[in-house]
Amino acid sequence: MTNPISLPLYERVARKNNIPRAVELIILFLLFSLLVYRLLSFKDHGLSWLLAFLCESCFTFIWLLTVSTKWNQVDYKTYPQNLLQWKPELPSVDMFVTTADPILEPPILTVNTVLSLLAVDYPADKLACYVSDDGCSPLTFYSLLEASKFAQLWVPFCKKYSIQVRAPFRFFSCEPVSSQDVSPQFQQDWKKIKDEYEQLSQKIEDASKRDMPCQLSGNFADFANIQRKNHASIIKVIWENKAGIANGVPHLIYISREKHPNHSHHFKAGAMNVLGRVSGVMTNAPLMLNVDCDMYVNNPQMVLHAMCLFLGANNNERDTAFVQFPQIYYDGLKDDPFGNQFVVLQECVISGMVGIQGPNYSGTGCFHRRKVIYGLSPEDKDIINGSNEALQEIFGRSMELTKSVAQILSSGLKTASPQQPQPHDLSNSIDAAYQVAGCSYEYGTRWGREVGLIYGSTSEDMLTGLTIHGRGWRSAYCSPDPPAFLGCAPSSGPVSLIQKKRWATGLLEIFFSPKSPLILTLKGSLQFRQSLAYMWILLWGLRSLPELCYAILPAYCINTNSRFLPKVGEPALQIPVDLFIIYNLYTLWEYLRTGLSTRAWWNNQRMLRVTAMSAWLLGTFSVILKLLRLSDTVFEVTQKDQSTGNDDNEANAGRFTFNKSPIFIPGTTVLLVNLTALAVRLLGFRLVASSGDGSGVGEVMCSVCVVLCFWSYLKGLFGKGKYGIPLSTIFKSGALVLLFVHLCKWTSMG
Ligand SMILES: O=c1ccn([C@@H]2O[C@H](COP(=O)(O)OP(=O)(O)O[C@H]3O[C@H](CO)[C@@H](O)[C@H](O)[C@H]3O)[C@@H](O)[C@H]2O)c(=O)[nH]1
Ligand SMILES: [Mn+2]
Repeated sequence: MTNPISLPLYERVARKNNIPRAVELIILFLLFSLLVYRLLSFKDHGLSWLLAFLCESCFTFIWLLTVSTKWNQVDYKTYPQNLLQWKPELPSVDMFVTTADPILEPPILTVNTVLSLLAVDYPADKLACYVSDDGCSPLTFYSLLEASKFAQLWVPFCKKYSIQVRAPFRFFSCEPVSSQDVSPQFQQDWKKIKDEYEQLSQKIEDASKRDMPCQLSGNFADFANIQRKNHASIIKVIWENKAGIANGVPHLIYISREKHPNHSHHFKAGAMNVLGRVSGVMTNAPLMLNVDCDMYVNNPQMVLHAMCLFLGANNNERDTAFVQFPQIYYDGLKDDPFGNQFVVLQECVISGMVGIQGPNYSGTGCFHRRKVIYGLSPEDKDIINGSNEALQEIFGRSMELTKSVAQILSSGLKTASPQQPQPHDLSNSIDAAYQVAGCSYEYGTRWGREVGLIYGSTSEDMLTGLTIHGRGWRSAYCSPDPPAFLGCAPSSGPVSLIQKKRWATGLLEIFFSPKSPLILTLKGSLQFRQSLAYMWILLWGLRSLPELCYAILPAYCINTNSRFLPKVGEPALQIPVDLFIIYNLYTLWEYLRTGLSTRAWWNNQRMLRVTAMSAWLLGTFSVILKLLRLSDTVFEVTQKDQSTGNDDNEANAGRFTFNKSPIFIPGTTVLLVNLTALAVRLLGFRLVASSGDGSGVGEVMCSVCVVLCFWSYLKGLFGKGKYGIPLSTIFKSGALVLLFVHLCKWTSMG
């Protein structure tokens, strides 16, 4: 059916960004001038000149990628109020939540995410929520079981009063305010539900303190005598919307896939593929929504917003392989001291990708077309007519699954639901679900290679999105107000750096894989500029090398009495000085434009240096080890804090913390190297006898800049407990500093 009154469901708006473009080109021009100047004056200078030239070539290349990526920034506006006449044919959605560890990811967070999903504004008979628990934890199962009882009160309550925040822990964290809320009936209901929620969280809290949350019998018998990394699948229909009531509570299904020590489980990607198959044999919705356990729904209309993009594209499926929502965090620390809120990154870089072939898939807050996840290309027709045998070869031996796959591949969004007999008894498909959740099910199939989320990177999201774009699909971006999802960002130094290390690792793994963007452009249908945008992201890890080199270059020059910058008085000095000023003012302006503070700008600039020289550097090392086949990369789950009850006092929130991890060694070394150089210079003695042409004020100022960027480390040298850098790390870095001084001597003698 076409839209009769043709009210638009969405609009694509290109941003006017001529001034930013002009400034970006000026910076690019200055970078090239600097390179040319260095080339022309090579013969008058030594090693430091060459190193500077190499680093600056890398920076220029990255800037080129940046300019190309940000060139066409585009926003989508969605109008869910215009969806009214589509109501009867809205497609169904299977919603997936992944959790992996009841300690690092407290079940109360998962419960809140699930409750917020169950309560969205969408016909409940078209929704099903599947939770994958890689922790195989009876506590998680218990929590969900209790939550499903609470949902019977919570969902009607939210819909009756059009509550905005449907994750109870957030909703009850403040008193009711809006005008309609003051009716006595509401006050009464509010109190009652609040009491119920407090009981629920108390129960979960108590259960988590016991050795076992409850007797492992009855419903829990499957959890008796199991090991977390070695157990059979457990699949439980926790709640079934049997009668298919549109304003009831959607299905809730618990899945802990089979695990075996000799079997590679592929972390989150593996979990997502099990979710895809189990939901395929149970509800088989044409759309799948995927959220991490710590990302609750903040805008109950978000499914409708996504539908505007899926349905409004005039039956042109190619434009919306998936719809990605931005990742936004709640209770973010003021001015982003750890640089992990990525506001400007999403605002400027991702919206640039939106203008090319669409945003990347970022692992959470994303709606996928099931048929795209099943490996279809926009113009594929042959796979649709595939025989049963052919389908089994691709998707595995389950008859039920192949039947459901055939149905998905041959239909669009709107026709899929009527074919699904409603009401539908989920218990009929339990056996099929167990079969497809088994850990040997994927053997000999295309799962993880061409079908489902793609294996081989700890950033499975980026790899999967890239593969989809490589087939010629486009994706869409949706950023409604209020934000659709809010998640939890790490709030300590080590956790944040370990997370970024995993990203850098995973991204670089992709760069060195057969799915590298340039290969997909040459052999597939990835657009050239989209491929450059992907490279901008995938190369984060490698950026650590020029960054590191450039950060110790000033110290090297001071030690060896040489220069890497033009002398004061030389006209060419204007180039690096202008670059420094324009670049910094420009990025600052970008922050102010986005509504952030100068402080946030400075924090992000400095954390970018710290991240590059710690997390990204170690990420690069782990990829090298993998390429040399010395070790494999692993997905280390990020620890989630519960926002309330933080034992730290306010004053220390945002203060950088350390531990014994080797991740802090490179940063500490860079800091010490520069401090030694500055001290030596101030005291006026020579570490290295040399015939250099004399380092000047420029080198000293650069060295001071590096020290400023590592200010949190400088404080860490004198801090106590978790706020201090461990002595062992300082000693190791000290040894590296000695090595560096020797290297300076050695190179300046040669
Ligand atoms: O073996 C695993 C490991 C992780 N997860 C789940 O994956 C999600 C993301 O893990 P998290 O530790 O929170 O990683 P983040 O760094 O916060 O995640 C970002 O980066 C990941 C890729 O590195 C993406 O998968 C995520 O969606 C994206 O939010 C969580 O729900 C986990 O429960 C599993 O289900 N099984
Ligand atoms: Mn996360």
